[in-house]
Amino acid sequence: MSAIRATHLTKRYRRAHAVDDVSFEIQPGEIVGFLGPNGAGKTTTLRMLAGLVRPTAGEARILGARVPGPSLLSVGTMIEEPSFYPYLSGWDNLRHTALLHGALDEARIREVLAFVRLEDAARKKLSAYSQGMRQRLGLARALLSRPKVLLLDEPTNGLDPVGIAEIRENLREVARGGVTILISSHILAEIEKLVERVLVIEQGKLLFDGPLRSLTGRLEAASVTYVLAATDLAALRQALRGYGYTVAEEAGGRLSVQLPEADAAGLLARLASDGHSVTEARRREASLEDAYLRLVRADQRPA
Ligand SMILES: Nc1ncnc2c1ncn2[C@@H]1O[C@H](COP(=O)(O)OP(=O)(O)OP(=O)(O)O)[C@@H](O)[C@H]1O
Repeated sequence: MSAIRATHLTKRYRRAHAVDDVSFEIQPGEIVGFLGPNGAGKTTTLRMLAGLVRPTAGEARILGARVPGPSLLSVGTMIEEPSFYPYLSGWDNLRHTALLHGALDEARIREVLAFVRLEDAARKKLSAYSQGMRQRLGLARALLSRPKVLLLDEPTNGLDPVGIAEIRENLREVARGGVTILISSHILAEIEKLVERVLVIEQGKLLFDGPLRSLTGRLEAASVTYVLAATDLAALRQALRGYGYTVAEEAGGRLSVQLPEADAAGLLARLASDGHSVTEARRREASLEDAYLRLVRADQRPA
């Protein structure tokens, strides 16, 4: 039985498709990244999985049961900015959530607050919390009822690198406990270090579902970046442009070009035969940012 299953999930607002025939399946214990630019349909998909929005067509299932339904009791969510009562403390906000769920367990509140390192701020009013503290409290709230499935919409939005690393560490730990996590982001570097599988959505359509490595690999195979330096940089720049490459300036007096992997040896040979003394030629790994943007763009091109 899959932990999360979307089957032909579709949401139309008036005539626009926010989510268009999206199907995927996530197994228990997986952490999956949900990538896409702003407006791609991530939030709407997560809302449908969490039973907050009714699909126009298709269905969502959590732990085998159709959404909405009792399996939602096993779901923790953090969808968009978590909202809290500003005049209550972190502790009282969580206490309120627990009371609403009819399961007040103060030991558990203490446990989740400690887990996101908010014990010391537990008695402070929310209005005094930083954005990072709010995000961490949002995660604590999502974990309160010991969910088996976590649906997280951009949980690191607006955090500094330290805050991002902290949330990432928290999520790794949650996943080690066997919780299934679907986490959306448009900030790719964050997902890159957390997940092994990604779903890429653009304009409501699922463009990619597979291992992160294959997403980056697929694009690397088509085109890689070479960073070059030469004793005469101006001449190198002119030559590369003359060969038809788009040249980008790099730090430290270097230039970079993108080209198919198979052409790299030929380029270096041509530069040498044209009398350029290349002092450095380095292949740069495609970052997830490059990979995913190129994938999206390639798929947008008319056939
Ligand atoms: N309630 C709504 N009414 C009308 N259109 C909506 C509604 N909610 C979302 N949309 C539209 O659906 C599309 C997908 O939005 P969605 O919020 O799911 O994208 P997203 O990938 O989560 O983007 P972001 O990262 O900006 O939140 C957008 O074009 C959006 O304007």
